[in-house]
Amino acid sequence: MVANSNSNIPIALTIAGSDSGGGAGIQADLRTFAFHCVHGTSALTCVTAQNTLGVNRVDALSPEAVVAQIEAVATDIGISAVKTGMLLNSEIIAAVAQTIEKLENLQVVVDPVMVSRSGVQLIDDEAVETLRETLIPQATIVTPNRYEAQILSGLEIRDLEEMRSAARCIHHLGAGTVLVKGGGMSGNIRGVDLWYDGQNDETLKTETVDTPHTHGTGCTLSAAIAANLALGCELREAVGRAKQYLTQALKHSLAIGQGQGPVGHFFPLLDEFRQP
Ligand SMILES: Nc1ncnc2c1ncn2[C@@H]1O[C@H](COP(=O)(O)OP(=O)(O)OP(=O)(O)O)[C@@H](O)[C@H]1O
Ligand SMILES: Cc1ncc(COP(=O)(O)O)c(N)n1
Repeated sequence: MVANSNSNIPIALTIAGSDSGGGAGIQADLRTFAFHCVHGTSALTCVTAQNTLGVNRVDALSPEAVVAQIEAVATDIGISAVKTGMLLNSEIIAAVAQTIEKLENLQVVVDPVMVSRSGVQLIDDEAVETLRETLIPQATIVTPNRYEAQILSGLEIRDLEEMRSAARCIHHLGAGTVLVKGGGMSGNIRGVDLWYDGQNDETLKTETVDTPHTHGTGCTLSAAIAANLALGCELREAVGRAKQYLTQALKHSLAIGQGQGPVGHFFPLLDEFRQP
């Protein structure tokens, strides 16, 4: 039998950390790519010992090891979209920025992972400056959460108007489009995101899902944006679709562990494979 091989499959790359608990990081990204029928490639930056209660330990890879992974993929398999997640330190960020700058026709989704929603700092202080100066200017879109947007803009964010002001400040750093995520907001703007592309701003809302199990929402959203870009969507459509996917995954989140469980990436298959 001749294999029905497919050479036209869209390909995306995630440059991120490993989450041993499987809810965020590389694990969430590759699962999200797979559920979009996008072939996922990866460059690991660090290994976290993490579960639903928090991060116990982080071990970094060398910048050279990170670059070698990106180059191995780019020079052979090819990629049309990349997302960056937890880059951990200044050296890794600078190396990633230098490497992806050389790649042509690449759409770049920067999730500036600095602080998890549970308040854990995931990147050191010097790294914030390097992110601001080297990687954000290359971003097709940058997707800070409330706390990351506060750090990047220097502004406090308590409402939609302040999300709007922060998005404008971050746009000045050189990103093409800024999406300030509202998962960390409260009341009727919890889960409302603010899009600013340098000309227009827009609030993006699906529905607020009432669940404590939100681990990995940011990783999943940025990976889904990259997947949709790899599939050929325009940026605004890619973000809209990604938000729909994320909302469904949140509605099917997993109440596992003793803390904040992860979103349920495989909701499209749940009914098919659920045990009786
Ligand atoms: N309870 C919720 N209901 C609906 N959407 C939500 C909810 N919580 C988060 N979101 C959405 O999830 C996406 C990620 O936003 P969030 O602010 O949670 O990012 P984050 O803090 O980077 O995520 P993470 O928890 O992975 O760190 C955004 O589109 C946000 O609006
Ligand atoms: C490896 C890794 N990357 C990203 C996050 C952020 O995700 P969250 O804020 O949901 O914890 C994380 N916790 N771990």
